[in-house]
Amino acid sequence: MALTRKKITVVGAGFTGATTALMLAQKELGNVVLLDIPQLENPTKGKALDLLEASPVQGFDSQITGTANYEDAADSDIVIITAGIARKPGMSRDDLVNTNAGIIKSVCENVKKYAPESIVIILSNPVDAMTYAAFETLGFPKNRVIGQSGVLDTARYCTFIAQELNVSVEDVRGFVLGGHGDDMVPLVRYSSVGGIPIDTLISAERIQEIVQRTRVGGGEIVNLLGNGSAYYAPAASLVQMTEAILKDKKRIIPVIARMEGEYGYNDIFFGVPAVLGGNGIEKVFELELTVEEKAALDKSAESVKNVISVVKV
Ligand SMILES: NC(=O)C1=CN([C@@H]2O[C@H](COP(=O)(O)OP(=O)(O)OC[C@H]3O[C@@H](n4cnc5c(N)ncnc54)[C@H](O)[C@@H]3O)[C@@H](O)[C@H]2O)C=CC1
Ligand SMILES: O=C([O-])CC(=O)C(=O)O
Repeated sequence: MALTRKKITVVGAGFTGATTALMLAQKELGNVVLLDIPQLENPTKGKALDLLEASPVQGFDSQITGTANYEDAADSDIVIITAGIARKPGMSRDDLVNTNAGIIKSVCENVKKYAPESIVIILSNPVDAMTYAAFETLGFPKNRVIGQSGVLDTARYCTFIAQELNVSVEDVRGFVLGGHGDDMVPLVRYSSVGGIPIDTLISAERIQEIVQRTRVGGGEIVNLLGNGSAYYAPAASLVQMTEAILKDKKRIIPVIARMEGEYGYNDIFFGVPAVLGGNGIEKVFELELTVEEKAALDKSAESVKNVISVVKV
């Protein structure tokens, strides 16, 4: 029996796309196709070749190719979409909606044509609305259209908790629900270090500061970088999701999923904890929430609904 490597296409060869390609290859999750617009065909080929030339040094055998032609993405197992513009200081993610919705729709027309069986992961912002737009264009079942926000937001939250307590990040557990905006909902009650609830170790006031820093974590990086947004932690997040799917790990991680009644929401894409495995989103967990937590989640859902209404028009 001939075994073949998985094929992963990354659309958008900018900061997040190129970094994701490198991390995917370093983990040998499959062969990577890096795809950008025709005007950037040569730079995209150049980036892919440069990445590939790291392989003898780092000892990975994944292939990485650059292209502007969707035929090279044919029959991909996973398509990761990072295409679009990023925000600059002073902008919100929602300011990107009109430009990026057009880009997502045109990318997804091609994905639908060339990789109809793929599982699609969307990164482009505003990501809840872009995942909605992708779902509408692709016409794929909802388990195969997934947005990335919760892995990254949770990673920021866990980083800050580990720093606060001066403990290993490996022992921090927690997650962030809701939309990928400044009213996302880090769930303190479900957060622990080494199994110990964080509210027994950190004062309520400091926890609120950590929650607030998490909510504006993307903006903190945007302000520091000055001309673009985060890409290392976003790429690592995409790779964790891809690995969970390709290895059928059935990991429980927060992802942006289509809501069909879960938490009382319908016809929106929203960050919730889910089982991620070989079939994409295999199950969504509905957690019991306090009145305050549900009110915070409702506020976030309202913001997401407003941005999605722009995409629907
Ligand atoms: N959901 C999340 O957690 C995160 C989302 N993002 C978002 O990801 C997107 C990409 O960010 P970066 O990589 O930093 O931006 P970037 O500007 O470095 O790269 C974007 C790339 O997309 C390409 N592109 C534009 N239109 C395209 C099309 N029609 N087909 C193929 N490629 C196309 C551009 O040529 C460019 O190379 C932004 O919208 C950003 O806001 C970034 C980080 C985290
Ligand atoms: O903040 C941005 O614009 C990019 C992003 O979504 C993040 O880093 O969380």
